Amino acid sequence: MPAAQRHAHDLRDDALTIWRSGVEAVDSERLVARSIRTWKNGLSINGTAWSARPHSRICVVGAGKAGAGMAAGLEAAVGPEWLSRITGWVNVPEDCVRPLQKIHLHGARPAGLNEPTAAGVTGTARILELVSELDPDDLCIVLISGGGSALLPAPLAGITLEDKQQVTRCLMRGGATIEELNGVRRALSQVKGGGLLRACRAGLLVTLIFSDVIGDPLETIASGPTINLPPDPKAALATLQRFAAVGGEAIPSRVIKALEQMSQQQVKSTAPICRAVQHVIGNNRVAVEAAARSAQRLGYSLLELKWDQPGEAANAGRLLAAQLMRLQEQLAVGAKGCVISGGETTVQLARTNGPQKGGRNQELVLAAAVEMLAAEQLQPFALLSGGTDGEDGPTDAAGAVIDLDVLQRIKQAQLDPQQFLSVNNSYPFFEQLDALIKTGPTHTNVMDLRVGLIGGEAVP
Ligand SMILES: O=C(O)C(=O)CO
Repeated sequence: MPAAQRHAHDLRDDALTIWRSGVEAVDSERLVARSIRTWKNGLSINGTAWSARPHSRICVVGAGKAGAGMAAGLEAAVGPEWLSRITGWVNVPEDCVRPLQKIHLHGARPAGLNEPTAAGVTGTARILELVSELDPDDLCIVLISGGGSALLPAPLAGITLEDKQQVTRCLMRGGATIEELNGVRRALSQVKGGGLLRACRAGLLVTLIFSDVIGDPLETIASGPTINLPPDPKAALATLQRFAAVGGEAIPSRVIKALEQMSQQQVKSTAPICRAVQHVIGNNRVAVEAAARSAQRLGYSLLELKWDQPGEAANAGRLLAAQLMRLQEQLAVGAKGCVISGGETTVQLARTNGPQKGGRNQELVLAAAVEMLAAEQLQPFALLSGGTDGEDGPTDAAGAVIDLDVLQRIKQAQLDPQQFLSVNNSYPFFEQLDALIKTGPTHTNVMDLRVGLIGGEAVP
């Protein structure tokens, strides 16, 4: 392999190493285990202490893509004496289910389908039952992570699961923000917006959270099942009507009726019975900073470091490509630089006839590929974007990566990335180039992590 090509390959490997370091820094099993301390008559969870009585029980419930790792970390940290007091049930994607000692992992939806299902409804009913059977001497630990909204469905009376699926699809297809989506979900749920907390009869409820929302707003992460917040049916209705008008989709009449009825009633806020404490133990910043340290260890100087970045996926891809090209101009000959950022972008889907497949990370890299192909002269580079949960959109890939080698293959195959971009068809594009990143479930979820590297020798 010629030296320049070998070097380009090194950058791609480095980009993957750096991305993985970021994901490992938010490993759910390790971070939960680290937050638990036990002693003879009590334990503390991220500093919140609880004293047990001889008959006290510990109930562990939750939902989210990081649920399996969080539950396993908790079991490992408490040890056999405390395990005997534990019962637990956590709703997770089907491909995360595995046997644990005391906590049941319940497959609440198929992998890659970010929608509420009947299995999710059954699991949520079980969770509500478990927490309602506790008493003031008991402790409830709630494990929450992104993806929890779809994994924890409990439709309001009068609304069906199909209604909720339709509403979710309408908002997602329209490119609703997570705040908009979860505002609607809270209004239509018995468990979200504090429903789980209000159902709980324990003396203390501690929530451990992996945040996959910009700024870590607790009421939005998994729609805040332990954050006591009265629903806002008027705002929910307005959001739904706006997106239904854009997408031309109908809102189920039962949903409209339920929201109108709620708007007319005085929504009383019900005070929870148990004391509630929340701890965010993993977020995007932790992953981005760990990735940056990894890049620096590999000899890259840092141009920019940002976390919690929102925006439109293709725009973010163009920006990252432009940053890399600017960096190439600034670097001394032979030096290597990097741009690391994180956050979550959105994709406004084009109206197309055929089935299209992709995710926001793949879309971002595809838009960057268009820019990099148009560049006059490029040093070796690698540009990677991946979801820390290992699931980019409804696909089995976490994201995609490009480098000089991939650009070369695009040219050889005479592919037009702009054409794939215009119909949001990033997955087939990268699949044929062998440029997808596939990790399977990572058992964590702190949004996305992007790594741009450039430098070394100029390519003739
Ligand atoms: O609500 C969800 O499930 C999300 O992924 C955001 O936390």
